[in-house]
Amino acid sequence: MSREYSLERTRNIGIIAHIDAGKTTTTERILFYTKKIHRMGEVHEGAATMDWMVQEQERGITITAAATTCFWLDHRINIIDTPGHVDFTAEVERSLRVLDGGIVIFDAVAGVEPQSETVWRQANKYNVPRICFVNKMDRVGADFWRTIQMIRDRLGANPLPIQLPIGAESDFKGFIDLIEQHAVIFLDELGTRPEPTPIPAELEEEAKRHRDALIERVAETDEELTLKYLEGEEITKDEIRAALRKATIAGTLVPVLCGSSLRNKGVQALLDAVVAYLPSPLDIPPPVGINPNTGEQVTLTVADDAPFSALAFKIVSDPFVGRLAYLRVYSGTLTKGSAVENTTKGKTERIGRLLRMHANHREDIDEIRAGDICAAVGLRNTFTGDTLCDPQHPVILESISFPEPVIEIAIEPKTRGDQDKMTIALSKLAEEDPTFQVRTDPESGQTIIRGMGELHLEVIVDRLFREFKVEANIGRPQVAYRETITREATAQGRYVRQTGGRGQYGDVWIRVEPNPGKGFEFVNAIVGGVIPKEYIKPVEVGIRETLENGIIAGYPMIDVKVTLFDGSYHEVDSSEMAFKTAGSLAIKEAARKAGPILLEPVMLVEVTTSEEFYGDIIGDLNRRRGVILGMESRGTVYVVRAHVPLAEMFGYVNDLRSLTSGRASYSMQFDHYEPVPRNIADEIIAKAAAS
Ligand SMILES: Nc1nc2c(ncn2[C@@H]2O[C@H](COP(=O)(O)OP(=O)(O)OP(=O)(O)O)[C@@H](O)[C@H]2O)c(=O)[nH]1
Repeated sequence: MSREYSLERTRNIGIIAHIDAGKTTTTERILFYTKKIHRMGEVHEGAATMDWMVQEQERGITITAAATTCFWLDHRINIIDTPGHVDFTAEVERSLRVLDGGIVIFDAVAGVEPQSETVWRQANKYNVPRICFVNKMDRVGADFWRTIQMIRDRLGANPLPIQLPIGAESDFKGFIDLIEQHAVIFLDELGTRPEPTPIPAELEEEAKRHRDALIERVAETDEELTLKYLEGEEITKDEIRAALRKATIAGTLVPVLCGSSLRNKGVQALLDAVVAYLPSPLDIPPPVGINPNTGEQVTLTVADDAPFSALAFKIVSDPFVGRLAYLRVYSGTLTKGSAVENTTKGKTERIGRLLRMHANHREDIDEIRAGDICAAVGLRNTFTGDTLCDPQHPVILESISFPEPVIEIAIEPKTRGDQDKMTIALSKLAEEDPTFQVRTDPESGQTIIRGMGELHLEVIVDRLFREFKVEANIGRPQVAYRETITREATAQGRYVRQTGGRGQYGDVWIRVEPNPGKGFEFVNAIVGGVIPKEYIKPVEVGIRETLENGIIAGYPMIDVKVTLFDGSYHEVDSSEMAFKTAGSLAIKEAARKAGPILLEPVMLVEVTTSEEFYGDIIGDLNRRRGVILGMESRGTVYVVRAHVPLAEMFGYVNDLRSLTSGRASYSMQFDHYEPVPRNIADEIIAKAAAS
């Protein structure tokens, strides 16, 4: 079977944006114009096709990434939906990892918002080529040029407008295509694509100025064009497009378009730009993996007849088909019914069905080829970030990294039956979402769930109630603190029980040191066999488990380097168990001596307000132990940016509302960890000791 769309004609893209910038609306319009759906679902009516989960419809936000296929100008475009809310960073990370290119949507009034900055930085990390869409040009206060300036200043990018808006706010009519040199004016609200018209006379001069600038900046990126430009030769449209495509893929230029998705303006041109400027799977550097048997680097060949390899980027338990694993195929061809190797887990998996996902239906397919995206049914041991490949050509691709959760709540099932249901449900949910963690408090036996923010946990609890029918009492959200140490210390851990029969004997000496930003590290420095080899691992396990449960207040202790340097054993009485316990005793003692402290998550908070509330908001943030980073005016509103400990931000929605009579809004995201001030830390530790 030959392929329906060549690799050159394939695009794997994501639409990334700050919450409410219009991602869902734009996706809806794209699906409409590409003829996949026939009725436009408006977000505010809760009918949007991509937002299929009940919670998403109720909250009007997009939570789960759904991969959707559509067609434009004889190209296959796979769209991976990514959420705009930072509480769902895992979704963004996993999507960026498998995308080839992205559309970044901005609200023309708000411009670059903090979450756009986060996502932009994430996209930089994965070298994702981007085009920008300045949406909501019809809104009061819309400003195309201010948004472009913010893209330059805030994101450090090199934005290049390829369109010029005609009018703004309620007068927004369309745009001038600076490359084609024509105007596109949208006459009616829901029409088909309007025919281009000549550039209006009053805009001719401005259009010429911007076109000249565009040609100069595009020419600069290409040696041949630079020469032509300097010699005053004409540069053709095709040459501009080809050079701009190269520069976009290299990330040196970012084409910027404008429009209003809600008013059906500019979305077709955006699709044209996806095809013209965003890369095909062949345009990006071929993925590199490691052969798990030899440790050698393997560079994949992006072709149908190469050995098969794919990355699982999302696991969903679907009520109808069961466990779905979304796959990005990098090389080779995968057929339904075949056996593949999960090299990350070292297990063989059989592919049941292969599904191509559309916004509102799924299509069974027989095979999936290099560069494409699909969902597979029947994989039992595959999780987000795992590599699947041809068993004859083993390879492990780089996995996906996820941030640590910052917030937690206790959850108590009402009955024994609920307890059983809850255990199953939570493990399923944790399987779908790598930033969601479940643990049992070793002292109280309580179940604690951890996530990225209040909204994240709310959505999970909601699913627990509705989908899994668990009845439970939910505690108040609490900060997920961390513990760490501040200096070096050594300690002995001795576990000896020798009364009658076979005893227990484990004895270790360890040194601990702060290991900032590098997590847990274990070094075995035992020489001369003072501890036999088989007991080393149990020591490490004992230490690791004890750190997980915390030393001073029950929070995980992070960034500790442990060196095992001495100890002793007993010919008869030593056991793995005894050494594990000795390790645990040693780390408790060593960590206590090493100046242990509590760390708290500090958030980046951005409050948008009008001038009159400015002073009150700053005063209030100061009282919350906030550090004001800056203030600026954006159009008619003022924006205050501050670092504030998460512990001081609970209930901020309501406090801000009463402070400003509902005339301010804010966004918040995790920024970094900082030591908790002494007096507050003492309280937390005392409370933990009492519980
Ligand atoms: N005026 C105006 N409003 C728009 C436009 N596009 C979207 N909106 C509105 O903006 C709001 C947010 O749009 P969404 O499409 O849900 O935004 P989103 O980025 O998908 O938001 P999340 O799904 O929550 O991440 C909705 O009320 C839309 O109707 C536009 O071009 N102009």
